[in-house]
Amino acid sequence: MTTIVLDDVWKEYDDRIVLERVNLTLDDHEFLVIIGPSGVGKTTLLRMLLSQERPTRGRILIDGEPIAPEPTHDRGVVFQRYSVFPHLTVLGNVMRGPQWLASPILGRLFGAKRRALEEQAMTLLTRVGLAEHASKYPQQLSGGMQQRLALAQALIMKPKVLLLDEPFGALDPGTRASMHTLVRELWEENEMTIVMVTHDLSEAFLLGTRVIAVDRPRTDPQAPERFGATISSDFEAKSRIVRQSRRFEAERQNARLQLISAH
Ligand SMILES: Nc1ncnc2c1ncn2[C@@H]1O[C@H](COP(=O)(O)OP(=O)(O)OP(=O)(O)O)[C@@H](O)[C@H]1O
Repeated sequence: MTTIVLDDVWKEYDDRIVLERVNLTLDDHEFLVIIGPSGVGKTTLLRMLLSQERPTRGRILIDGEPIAPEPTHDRGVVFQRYSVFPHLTVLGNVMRGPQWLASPILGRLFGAKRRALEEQAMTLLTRVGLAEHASKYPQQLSGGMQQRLALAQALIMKPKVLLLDEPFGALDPGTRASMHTLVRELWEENEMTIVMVTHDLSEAFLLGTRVIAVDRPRTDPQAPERFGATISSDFEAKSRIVRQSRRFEAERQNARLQLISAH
């Protein structure tokens, strides 16, 4: 069970308000997609959920507790690029996180523990279709394969929350489509909440159980930094049965059309 609450969250850099009055309650096992214009604060929101940034006002609660002040292993992240370590093999990349967690000084496990971890990592690599590439280095992989590796690297830590920042943005359409299927399946198989940022509206509505748009409701041409962005549209989460029903599909289509015309 993982619930996330953003309670009147603001983010300011000096005099500049980037985000203001962000209120959001996320149920367990949600797939939230954040959309919005460039520079509006989507990544900043994601970085606050990762504790790479702190709200300047308001609070973020995970399972009712204030979010940890530093990044923790139960919150994984995949960026558009460069999430993997170039000097480690595919298998080494997947084993790295658990090894550092179990052995913070050496960053290495030995004997039976290492073998057990290797087995676990290979199972995950098989799941993302990279088992036969386990001994290669990331630069020997295509962009899509590197993103599958980044997913495996995040998933081995069994995150409660997986944050995805435009993870498919650099991929060609065919690879993107196969990544959509994979990430949706991985989300269904694992007990985790996903929060994803994308610029692609069709991707947002295809993958998300809930889609929010972030935008600036007020602007002051004399002082563009005076007002921040907030949640401007919110398509509520639906239970899986309702989600699969025809009625919901029709509503979703309508909502999508409204959103497209609003942007
Ligand atoms: N550390 C920082 N110091 C000052 N300003 C920052 C900092 N980090 C982000 N910003 C500003 O906050 C605003 C929001 O940035 P952010 O990257 O969150 O936007 P975004 O919606 O993810 O944009 P994009 O879609 O282009 O990736 C930007 O104007 C950016 O310049």
